[in-house]
Amino acid sequence: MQARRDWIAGPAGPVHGTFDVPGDKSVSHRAVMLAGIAEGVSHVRGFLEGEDTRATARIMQQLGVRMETPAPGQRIVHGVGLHGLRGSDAPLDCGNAGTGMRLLAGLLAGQAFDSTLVGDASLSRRPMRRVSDPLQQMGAVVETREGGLPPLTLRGGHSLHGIEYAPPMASAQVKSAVLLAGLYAQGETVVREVRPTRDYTERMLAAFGWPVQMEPGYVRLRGGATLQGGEVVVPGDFSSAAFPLLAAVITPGSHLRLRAVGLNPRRTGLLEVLRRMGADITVHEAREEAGETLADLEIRHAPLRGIDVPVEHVSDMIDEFPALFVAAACAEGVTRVRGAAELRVKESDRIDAMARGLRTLGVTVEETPDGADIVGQGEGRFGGGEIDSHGDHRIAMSFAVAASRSAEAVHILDCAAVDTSFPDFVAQAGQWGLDLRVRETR
Ligand SMILES: O=C(O)C1=C[C@@H](OP(=O)(O)O)[C@@H](O)[C@H](O)C1
Ligand SMILES: C=C(OP(=O)(O)O)C(=O)O
Repeated sequence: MQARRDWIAGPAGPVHGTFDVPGDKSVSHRAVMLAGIAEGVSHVRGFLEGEDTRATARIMQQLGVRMETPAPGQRIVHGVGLHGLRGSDAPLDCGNAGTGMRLLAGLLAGQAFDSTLVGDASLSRRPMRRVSDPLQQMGAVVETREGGLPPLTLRGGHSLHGIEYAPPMASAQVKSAVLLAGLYAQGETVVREVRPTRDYTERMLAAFGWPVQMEPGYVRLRGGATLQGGEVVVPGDFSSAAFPLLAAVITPGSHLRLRAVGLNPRRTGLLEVLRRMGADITVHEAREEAGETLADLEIRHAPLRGIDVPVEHVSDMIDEFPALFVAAACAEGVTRVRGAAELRVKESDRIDAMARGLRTLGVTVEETPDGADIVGQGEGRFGGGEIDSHGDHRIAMSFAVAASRSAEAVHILDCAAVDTSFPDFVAQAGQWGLDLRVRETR
């Protein structure tokens, strides 16, 4: 049996110093996919060496794309062109990655060969009808397990046609799946969104030379053009930066600087919300690199107050709610989250996992179907106890940071999934000033 990795997180003092964060997961997935079907050679720098993005790189190799790793965080991708992928008899293993599976479904829907996408236990519970429905409307033949769950089989040799699609939920993964299928479709593919979501797919397509028309919440492209490989510079992942940022926000005496963090406006909802709560965060040296805004973030501890999180920020901070719940628990007054039902279908049910974990630490949390009310306890300390991360990287990292404000040790179970997005988390957390130890159990 494989060892299970738990963490023991202790109370900690202020966090200090200047740090880099890992490469952006969303951009890394897209970089190896698009470079793989581009013409010519692409150089990807800042690639996230996490399990999710490595799984995507491995799948592109399995489909016939040659890839070199001259150094960690770099990939040289020898593109095979739009129609150069080769089918694989073996299943394509996306691991824990919803992004990998849903985007690859779009990319593979219009190929001449069959593909089967599989995932781990967590991914195998996540809904795939949100991509199989629009892909079928485009003419693809997609099979799922009962209930619209993975594995996902895409039958080859069916020609696709463009559609105009309005996803029923705010989802960059659904938008991206439809757009990637649209590359292989006859005619025009249009995606209209109720709320704009991260726009990396459309921007990277344009950067690789594919004609794309975009406005916030609206993307239009036609099939049959070509992609030209080039340089991709991956920014630091704001969602990973959220954890040291949270540690500095909630721990008295902290003063931290995070370098070269990607500040795509569709990702930084947490910054707006924490500032409204009273957090002291300054953006320095904002600069454009390869079409993305990067900046250094300087964070000092300041007392927080509870707020009603504006619904329009929800999709711009969709992966940051576990961190926000911890900040809310450290605020004076109640924080209300609504309009965030998507959290229930991430790597775990993140509303339930955070509510249970915070209650273990002595915090009052009321769940609603699409959010929660978190009763903050101001500058007081949490209790200790045992918390199940449900194998969800963001739940594990949020409680590792929360423990810095506890009075006793917090045991966090099942933390190995942190390798999907932040493989060096334990070592880095020690450098920030957290007290975090690993315990392998059988
Ligand atoms: O497109 C992407 O890279 C992502 C989109 C979001 O998912 P949804 O599209 O399901 O909201 C996010 O939660 C995920 O971590 C990454
Ligand atoms: C939801 C996430 O990722 P994915 O959907 O790719 O599994 C995440 O990283 O928080």
